[in-house]
Amino acid sequence: RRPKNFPPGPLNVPLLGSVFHLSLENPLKDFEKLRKSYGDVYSIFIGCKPAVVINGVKAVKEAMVTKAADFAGRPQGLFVNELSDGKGVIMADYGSKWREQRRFALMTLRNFGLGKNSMEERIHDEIKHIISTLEKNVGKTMSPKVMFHNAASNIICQVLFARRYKYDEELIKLFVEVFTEVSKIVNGPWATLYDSFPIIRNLPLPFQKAFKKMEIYKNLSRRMVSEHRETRVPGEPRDFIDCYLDELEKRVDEESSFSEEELIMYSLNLHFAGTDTTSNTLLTGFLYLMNYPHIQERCQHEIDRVLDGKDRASFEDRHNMPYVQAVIHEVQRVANTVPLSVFHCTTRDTELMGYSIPRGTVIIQNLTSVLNEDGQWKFPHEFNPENFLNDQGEFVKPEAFMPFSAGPRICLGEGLARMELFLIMVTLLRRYQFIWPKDAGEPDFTPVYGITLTPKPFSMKIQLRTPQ
Ligand code: HEM
Repeated sequence: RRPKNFPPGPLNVPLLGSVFHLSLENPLKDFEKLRKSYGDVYSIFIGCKPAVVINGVKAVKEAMVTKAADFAGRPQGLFVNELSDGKGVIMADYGSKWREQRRFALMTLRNFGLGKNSMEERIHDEIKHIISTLEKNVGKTMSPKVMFHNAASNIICQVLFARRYKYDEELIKLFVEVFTEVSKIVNGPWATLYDSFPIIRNLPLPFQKAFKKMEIYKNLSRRMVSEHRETRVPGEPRDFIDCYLDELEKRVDEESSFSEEELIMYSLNLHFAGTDTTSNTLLTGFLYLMNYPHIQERCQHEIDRVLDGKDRASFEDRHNMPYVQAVIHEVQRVANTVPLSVFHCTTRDTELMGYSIPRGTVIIQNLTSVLNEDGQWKFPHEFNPENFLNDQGEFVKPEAFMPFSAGPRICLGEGLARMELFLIMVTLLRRYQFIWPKDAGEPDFTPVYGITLTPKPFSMKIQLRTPQ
């Protein structure tokens, strides 16, 4: 039963919840249909548990920003929580542990140069490896998927473990495999069934694969932490793991949320969150730029002009590249990389758009509904950088641009992700022309659903260009 004054929604079938109203494979279209029937704030049932789906910029802002503390919790007891053993930052409930861990990560990322030169240096180092892969394929066609996943994974590895892996090493293949497979299971049909019917949780069903994959990563991460313990010099951190171990030592006598098991899950959280997101956004970017060659060319002209005489791009250059900025933001808008964000939960009895929502209700933030909302964008349903340009050709960011969500739980890696997207796209577009292969047929822009959206596999033809 829906509580009194709860948001409306489709009929709830006892025990089964709303499974008949939502495609288990990809519910995004169904969410859109339900919005048309019930409005911006409606409810569904995950098994017996009511969940509220929030759509459109107005409702999302009211919840995530105006009533931030009420909506910043994370649901507990779902498939994703079990996967992370109740540890790490992503699924930590709103409270002192989450605050302490999040503050630590933001500070550490800052100390490692986020927004300053050293993070740029790390990204440029990785770009050299992307370039050497592309260089072998000049004049040919290649699938960019593995390359971008490897690059994004390596950039986070540099931050976490102060090391990168060669693109053909077994370990990097394993990392990427774990992340890409788990990201499809987490929001997939079996995870929904796991959340809806607790009785099936111990059965040998396909969701067990995700637990096995996570165990593989945890063991690797455990090994990495013990190697760091053996080789570290206290007070002289080389990377995130060392910083965390320093902090752990400082807090040894206190009751604190810092522990080695937390660290293992934390590194998994950052590695996972930073790999599949950035790489799928890059893939979407190149898929669109090949199919909109005039947009690719206009970016290249702006890049040539601004970088004239410079050996490489710096993140600061974005201020002189309004068109490139607009294109990258438009790529993020259409990529819609994390379509339903990460589920939130109410921390107290609260209200939204006139409805009453009790404490502990699962909140599904439909970012898709914001990123293509009619009335918020000049061209909500097409790929068009004009969405981010004003009449003077200056870059502007509409308030509905929320691929990283909003409020206190906003993506912790936003700064890093934006720097990666800019430096990688600018460097590659300056050096190469990316061409949709003649024999590739019509492009299919429909992504594959999961906690992240992934473009369907495609190839690109690489041609060297001379900057003009
Ligand atoms: C284009 C790339 C990225 C996109 C689109 C993206 C998007 C998101 C979204 C939508 C959320 C959920 C926010 C919420 O619950 O309201 C999130 C959370 C998070 N992201 Fe990202 N992300 C990206 C890259 C990264 C990177 C590179 C890192 C790693 C440094 C990262 C780390 C995290 C973490 C740790 C959280 C959980 C924050 C918390 O619960 O407090 N993300 N991200």
